[in-house]
Amino acid sequence: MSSISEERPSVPLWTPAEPTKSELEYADLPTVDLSLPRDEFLGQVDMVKKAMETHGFLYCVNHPYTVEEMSRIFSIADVPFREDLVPLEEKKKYEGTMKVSGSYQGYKLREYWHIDKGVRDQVEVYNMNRDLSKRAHPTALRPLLPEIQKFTRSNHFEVLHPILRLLALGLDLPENTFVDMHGFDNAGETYVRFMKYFPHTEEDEAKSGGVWLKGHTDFGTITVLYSQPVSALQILSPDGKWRWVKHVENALVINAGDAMEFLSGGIYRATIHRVVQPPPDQRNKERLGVYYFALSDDNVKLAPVVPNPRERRFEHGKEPTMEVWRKERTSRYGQSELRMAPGKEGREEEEEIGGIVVKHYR
Ligand SMILES: O=C(O)CCC(=O)C(=O)O
Ligand SMILES: [Fe+2]
Repeated sequence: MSSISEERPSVPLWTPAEPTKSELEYADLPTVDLSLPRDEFLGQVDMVKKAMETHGFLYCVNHPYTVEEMSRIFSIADVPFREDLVPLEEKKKYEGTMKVSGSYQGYKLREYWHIDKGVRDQVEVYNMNRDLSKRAHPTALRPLLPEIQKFTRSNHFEVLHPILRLLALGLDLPENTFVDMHGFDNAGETYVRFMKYFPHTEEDEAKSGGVWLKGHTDFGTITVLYSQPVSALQILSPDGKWRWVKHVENALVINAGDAMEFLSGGIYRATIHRVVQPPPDQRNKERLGVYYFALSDDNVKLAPVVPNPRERRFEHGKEPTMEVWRKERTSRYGQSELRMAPGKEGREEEEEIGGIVVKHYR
């Protein structure tokens, strides 16, 4: 007789697409091994520092979830997007209130964001605060919450915190400097995010130049992305060229966001990245993503923690807290009127938030 704890609610199996066979120009990113013994793990500090100073992106391998466990997580991630499990009417009940609350919990339904020339996004997002009890979830997701909560904790303690230790040591700071700003039980809005991209029409692809999500920086500290086979993510390299991020089986892609750039005094870069139409052999495939979007605790002031900041983005003493920054960024994203960046007509747009110019790229 099997015990109750072994029984897991059944969910339809998500079958990922085959990796692309197209020859793409990939970014050359270093890899951190999360499973090394402490001394060897900490020996990766210089590599991480260099990656975050240049690309702002890296891979992590040997995270706690096996390929089979990740297959289960991706199947769970598909649940909130399946019409047969959560009908549109129910999705609307759980829609986020980004514009008014500045909080990103709940659904972002398709066509909420403006991309370019009237083209709107075709991506559905379901965001959950790391404390899943903060908001009610659609009926089909409820039996799966214990598994999602476990996944959240694993991301926080076994991926985010180890990376934050390397980042602090890379700045010659005590190793828990950033860990202490990311308490699991403190007030804050770190998210587990599921995202499903649907193909655009030919007409929209032509108008937007194949861009699905405009070039942007993430507004939090660290973003963890579970690598999946549909190629579409590109990063803007220091030489000004867009390069693809290659899918690596069961690896994580990690990048720094605005808040980490501010805290590190500009030493770690919030790298610009975008999502574009996949290569021809993967067109018309749905692209399902799983992410952990980390933000520091709400009360953290986004002021440099290093004695000699490379750049200071806010006037000394006028730095916003994480809460203020995330709310402003969330309520405006994909909704606000952007102006063309002077001298960069057609390629860069910008807006000003708290005296800081936030850029959006075509
Ligand atoms: O889907 C991806 O690969 C990246 C998504 C992303 O950049 C974002 O949601 O901020
Ligand atoms: Fe992003």
